[in-house]
Order: sequence, then structure tokens, then C-alpha cells
Amino acid sequence: MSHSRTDVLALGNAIVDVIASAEEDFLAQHDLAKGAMMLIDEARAEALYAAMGPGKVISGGSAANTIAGLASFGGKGAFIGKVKADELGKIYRHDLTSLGVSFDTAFATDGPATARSFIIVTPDGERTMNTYLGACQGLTVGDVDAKAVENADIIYLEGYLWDPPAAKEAFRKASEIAHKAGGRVAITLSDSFCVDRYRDEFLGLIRNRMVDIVFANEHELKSLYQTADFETALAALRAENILAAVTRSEKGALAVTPDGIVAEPVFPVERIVDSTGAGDLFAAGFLFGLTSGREVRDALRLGALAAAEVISHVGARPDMNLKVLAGNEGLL
Ligand SMILES: OC[C@H]1O[C@H](O)[C@H](O)[C@@H]1O
Repeated sequence: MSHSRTDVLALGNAIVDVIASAEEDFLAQHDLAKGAMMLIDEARAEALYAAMGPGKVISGGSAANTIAGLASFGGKGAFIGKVKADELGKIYRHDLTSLGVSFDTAFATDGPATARSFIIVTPDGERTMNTYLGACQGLTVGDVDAKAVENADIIYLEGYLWDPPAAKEAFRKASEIAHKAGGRVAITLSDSFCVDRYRDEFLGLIRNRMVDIVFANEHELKSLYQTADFETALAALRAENILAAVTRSEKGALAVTPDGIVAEPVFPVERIVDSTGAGDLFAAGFLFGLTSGREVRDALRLGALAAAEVISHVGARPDMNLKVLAGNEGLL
């Protein structure tokens, strides 16, 4: 890994997305929980793929999508994640490094194939993800490049890393190194079912200050505090006294800061084509805003812009150059 100063280094599950459209009844037929990310094994992955219509194969992975977005804004990003040295793994590495992102985690040379997420997009644009973790399960503490972590202003960790058993140790190690070096640590809570699986651990990370910045959507926040009422969840989050960014789909996004709540609306889109990556790209804009020294309100706007771009097309990485787009909107 190159050790020049990095704005954001992300640690995440390196996943190739296979995205196909389907009608609502496909979800019921295959017992899929709409809007969620479900973990599947290889046999289920094969069965689901056989049942899906034609799919687009696009590099994804939540934290990697965020870093791709950050790079599109002109930020300097790095990524730690595990792919196998198979065809998809090599394409995955190319897709990130060709954006200028440092990604030097060693390939897995044996074991399961590069991870895939089979994503069904229903006519309302909602995505339902079915993830075969494959090679991601091989990410260990040994993959954390201490120098790279020390050189990042912010490290960004995805809650999904709690699923492959060895990765959470990598997460903890990265957080400790970052803090010793004076960096900040951000986490995305990833998915409300993921929060359900690891609620106590996530709350522990926040309360022990192993993380300094929290990203969540409305559902994840309600799951974290086990309430159906958003205002109750928000009050609980405010009581943690931590910087947080919360996305609320069409209701916009807000930041919880020491000085209070800052809210911003969404950027209008003609049609939500595919919501995959909306939160990831929001985080890209917000993190770019923070690391480029902008006010929280401007960081929220950049996040909203990037989210609007990514939901306007299929796939969880930007199709348009976000720096140009933000410039056109007067945000940079
Ligand atoms: O947030 C969307 C991402 O989550 C999953 O990790 C998929 O790979 C997808 O790209």
C-alpha cells in the first residue's frame, strides 16, 4: 500500500453485485425480506441465480462503494478487503484501483470464491440483497496495514464486517491504530437486521468510543434502540454525544452534532431506478465534506447529491463524476 496521506481508508466486505429486476412476487416466491441484506450459502446462491432474470455484474461492497464515491469527488481513498485471485476478484481490484484508490490487501489464493451479492430490484427501485460472503471470510487482523491506517484522517468500517467471524478483530485493530495515530473512526450500521444481530456490540463500540462517527439510516437507528418511533431513537442517539449522520430516504438526512441537529432535504431525482448503494454514496459525500474541511451542512448536501446520483441508475457506484456534478450544483 502506498503511504501518502489518505482522506478515508475503508475496511469492508469486498463483494461483486449481480443485480436483476423482478416483480414483487419474486420476493415472496423465494422467501426474501424486502429491503434487507440476507446472508446465503453457496447452494442458495446458485439456486437464486438460476431463478433470477438477466443480471448486471458490477463491483459493490458497501464500504468500497463509499470509497469509490469519495474518489469520484476527488478525495484520496484506500480500501482493505478480501477477494480471491479469481476472475471476479481481479476485476474487483481493477475497478477500485482504476479510480485511484489504494487497495493492496493480498488476494486469497485458496478457499471460497470472491463474494457475490444477488440483488433483486423491484419496480419501486427497492433493492433486496442476498450475499454469499465467500472470500470475505478470509479477511483477518493480519490484513490490517498499520501504516495505511495511521496515514488516514478517517477510517470507515462497515457493520457488515461483524458477519465474517475473523473480520471484527481486524475492525478493532484498525480502530485502535487509528486512534493512537490521532485519526477518527467512523462506522456504518449497514442494515437493520445486522443491527439486530450485533446490537450490544455496536452500542459498545459507540459507548467505549471505539468509533467517533456513526452512519445509520432510520431503520437501523430504530433497530439499535429497539423502538418503532424515530424521535425516540434520535433522542437516544443524541444522548450518546457522538457525531452521527442519519439518512431518512425521501425525508432527507440529518447530522447530530454537539451543537444540535442539522437537517437537509434530498436532491430530487426523476425516478428511483435502483436504491442499491444510496447510503454508501451518502456516506461518500459526507466523508468527503468532513475531510475537505467543510461545514456539516455542506457535507450533508454532498451526501444527498451522491445518493441521488447513485439511485438514478443500476449499480452502487457512481456513473457520473461527482466532483463535476457537485461543481455544477455550486457545492464545491
Ligand atoms: O450497500 C450496498 C452494498 O451492500 C452490499 O455489500 C452489496 O455489495 C452492495 O453493493
